[in-house]
Amino acid sequence: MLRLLAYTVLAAVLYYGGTTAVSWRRNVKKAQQSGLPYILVPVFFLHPLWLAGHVFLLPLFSRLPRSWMTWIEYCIPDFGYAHRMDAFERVGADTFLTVAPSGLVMYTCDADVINQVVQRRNDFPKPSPIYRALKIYGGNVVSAEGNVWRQHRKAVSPPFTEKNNHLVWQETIDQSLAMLSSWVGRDGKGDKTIDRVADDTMRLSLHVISRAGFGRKLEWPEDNTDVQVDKDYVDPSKIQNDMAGADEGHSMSYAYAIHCLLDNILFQLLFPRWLLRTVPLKAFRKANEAYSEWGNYMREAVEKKRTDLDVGKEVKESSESMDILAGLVKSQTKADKQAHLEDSEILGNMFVLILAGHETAANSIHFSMLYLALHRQSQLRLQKDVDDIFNGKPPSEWDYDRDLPQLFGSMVGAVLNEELRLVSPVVAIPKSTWGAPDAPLTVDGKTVTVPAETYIGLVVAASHRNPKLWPISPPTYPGGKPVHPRSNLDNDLEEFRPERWIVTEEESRSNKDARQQKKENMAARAGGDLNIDETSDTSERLYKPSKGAYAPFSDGHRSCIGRRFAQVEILVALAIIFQNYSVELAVDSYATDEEVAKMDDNAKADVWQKAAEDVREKMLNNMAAVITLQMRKGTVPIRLVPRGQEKFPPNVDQIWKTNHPEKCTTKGRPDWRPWDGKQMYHGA
Ligand code: HEM
Repeated sequence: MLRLLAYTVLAAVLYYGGTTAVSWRRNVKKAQQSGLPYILVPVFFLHPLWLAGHVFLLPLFSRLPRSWMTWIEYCIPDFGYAHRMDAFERVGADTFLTVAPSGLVMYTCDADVINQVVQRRNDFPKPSPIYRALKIYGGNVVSAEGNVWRQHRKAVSPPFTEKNNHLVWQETIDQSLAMLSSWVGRDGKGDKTIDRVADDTMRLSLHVISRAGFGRKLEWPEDNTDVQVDKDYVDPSKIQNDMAGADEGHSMSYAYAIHCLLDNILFQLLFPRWLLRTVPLKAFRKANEAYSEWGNYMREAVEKKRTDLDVGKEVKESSESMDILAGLVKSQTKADKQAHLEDSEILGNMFVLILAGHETAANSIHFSMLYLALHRQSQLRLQKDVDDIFNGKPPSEWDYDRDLPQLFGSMVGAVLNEELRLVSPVVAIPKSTWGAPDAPLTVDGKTVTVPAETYIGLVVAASHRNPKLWPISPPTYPGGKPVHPRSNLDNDLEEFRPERWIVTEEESRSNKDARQQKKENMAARAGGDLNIDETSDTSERLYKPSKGAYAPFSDGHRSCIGRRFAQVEILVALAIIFQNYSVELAVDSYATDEEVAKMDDNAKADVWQKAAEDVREKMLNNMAAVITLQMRKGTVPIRLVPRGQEKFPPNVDQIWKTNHPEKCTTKGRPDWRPWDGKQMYHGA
C-alpha cells in the first residue's frame, strides 16, 4: 500500500516536472523566435500559488546566495516601484521578456514601445481575466474588453464633462476646507502634530467622489475624536470606520459601508460570495455585510436618481443632473442601444469608479504634501504661485473657468505632475496579447514579435525615471545619499524636483501647437464617441515629455476616464492647504516644541534630518500596491503652521549637508552590484 502511494507520488512529481519542462521549453522557443531579449524565471508572477505564497517565501529566498536569485525581482508583482530603472539596467534592455514555464511576460520602460502598445488596442488588449474579481457588483468599464468595453465606455464617459468638473471643484473646496479646519483647529493656529494625513485625504477623496459621482453629500465629522468607531473590526485607528448615521433600513452608515468594503477589498476580490456569507468568521461576516449594505445604498441611489430625473423627460440643468450617476441613469434612456447599461452594470461601474477614483487622488494629495514638507524651497515657490493666482481671495471666490487653467500651468500643476511621475498609483499598466495573435512591434528601430498569450507590463514607475527619456541634471542627494540605493545614482530622476516641469514661454507655445494636432488625430481615430480626451495630460505651460514617457493615467483608448476629475481635485486641495499654511515635518520623536524653540538653525537641521530620513525610508520601503500604490506600513506625522511661522529654515537640507560632509555618501556606485558589466539576458 505504502509502495503504491510512493509510486503515485513519484509519478505525479515526474508528470508535473515533465509537463513543466516541456512548457518551459516551448516558451523559451517562442522567446527566441520573438527577437526580444529574454531572461528565464522559474515562476510566472500571476500563478495563483505564487501570488498567494510569495510574501512568505521571499524572506526564505533572501537567505540563499544572491547569485542563485537574480530572477527573483522579476517575479514580484509591482517590482517596478521597488527596483525601478535598476531592474532594467540589470537586464541591459528597456524591453525584455521573462520566460517561465506557465507564461511569458513582456516588461518595458521604453516610451516608443509604451506608445505603440497603448495606441493599438486590438493588438494589445487589457488582460481582462485578471480584472474578473472587480465584477463583484456587475460588469464594468474597467474589467471589460472588446465590444462590451466599448458599450461601457460609451455609457460611462459622457458624464465626465466640464459641468461635472465644476461639481468636483466646488465639492473639493468644501471638503478641503473642512479637512484643513480639522487639522488647524477652529482658531486656525495649527502647529499640532497630525498623524492621519493618509486617512483624511482618503476621506476627502471619498466625499468628493460620493458627491460629484453619486450625488451623496457627506459631511466632515465635527470632531474626529468623537466618531463612533467599530473597535472590533479592521483598524480601529481609522477614523473613517464611523458607525454613526445609518439610513433607515440599514445596519451601516453609507460612509462606514464603503470604508468597510474598501478596507477589506481583498476579501471581496478573493473569496466567493457564498463563502463570505456562510463562514462564521467575523471578518468574513462584516465584509459580506458591507458588500450588501453599500450595494443597497447604491440601488436606492439609482432609484432616487431615476425619480429625480423623471426619466424620459427633459430635465433642467441642476447639480443633481450633473453628477456621474445621473449620466449613467440617463444612458438607459438614450436611443443609442450600444450605450445602454443594465441596472447591475450601473452598480458595477459605480463600484469601480469609487475604487479607481478615490485611492488614486487621495494618495496624490498625501504624497504631494509629504514631498513638499521635505522640499521647502519647492513649497515656497508653489505658495508664491498660489498667491499670484488668487491674490489673497478666499476659496469662496475662486472660479473654475478662470482659475483652473492657471493652477494647472503653475507650480501646483508641476507638483502634481512630479508626484505622479514618482508615485504613479498604477506601477505597471497591464496589457497583453491574451486571446490575440502574435503582434509585431518596433523596438529600437527593429521589428520584433510579441508572442500570443504574453502578459505585458508597461512599467511607468521605470519609464518615468528612464534617463533616455527625460532631461537630467546632476543629483542633489537629499539627506546626503541617493534616494534609491541602485536606481539613477548619477542623475536627479529619483528626486522630487517639480521645477523640472517649468518651461520657457517659447517652449510653452510649441506645446500648444503639438497638443492641438494630437487632439485632432485622436478624435479622428476614436470615432469621436468614446470621449477620449488626449489633450491635457499636463498643462501646455509645463514641460511636455515625449510620447509614452509620461503615462500615469495611461494613454490611448483605455486611458483613465477620471483624469480631469482627479487633476481638478488634487490641484484644488493643494491650493487650499498651501494658500495660508506651510507643511512641515513633525519632529516630535526627536525633540519637544520647547527644545526646538531654543535651537539654532544647525541644531534644527539635525532633528529635521532625522525626521526626513524616516519619511524617505518609508516612501522607499513601506510602499506596496494592493490596488494602487500606497504607504502600507506606518504613517508620516506632519504639522501645518500659518505661513511665516515656520520653525525650520527652507534650506534645512543644505544646512545639514554642509554641516555633515562625512555623512554624505554620494559618490560612485555601491560595489555590491555583482551584475554590473555582465549581460543578463539571452536572445536578441
Ligand atoms: C491620480 C489619479 C488617477 C490616476 C493616476 C489614474 C490612473 C489610471 C490608469 C493608469 C488607468 C489605466 C489602468 C489600466 O489600464 O489598467 C486608469 C483607468 C481608469 N480610471 Fe483612473 N486614475 C486616477 C483617477 C481616477 C478617477 C478620479 C476616476 C473616476 C472618478 C478614475 C476612473 C478610471 C476608470 C473608469 C478607468 C478605466 C478606463 C477604461 O478601461 O476604459 N480614475 N486610471
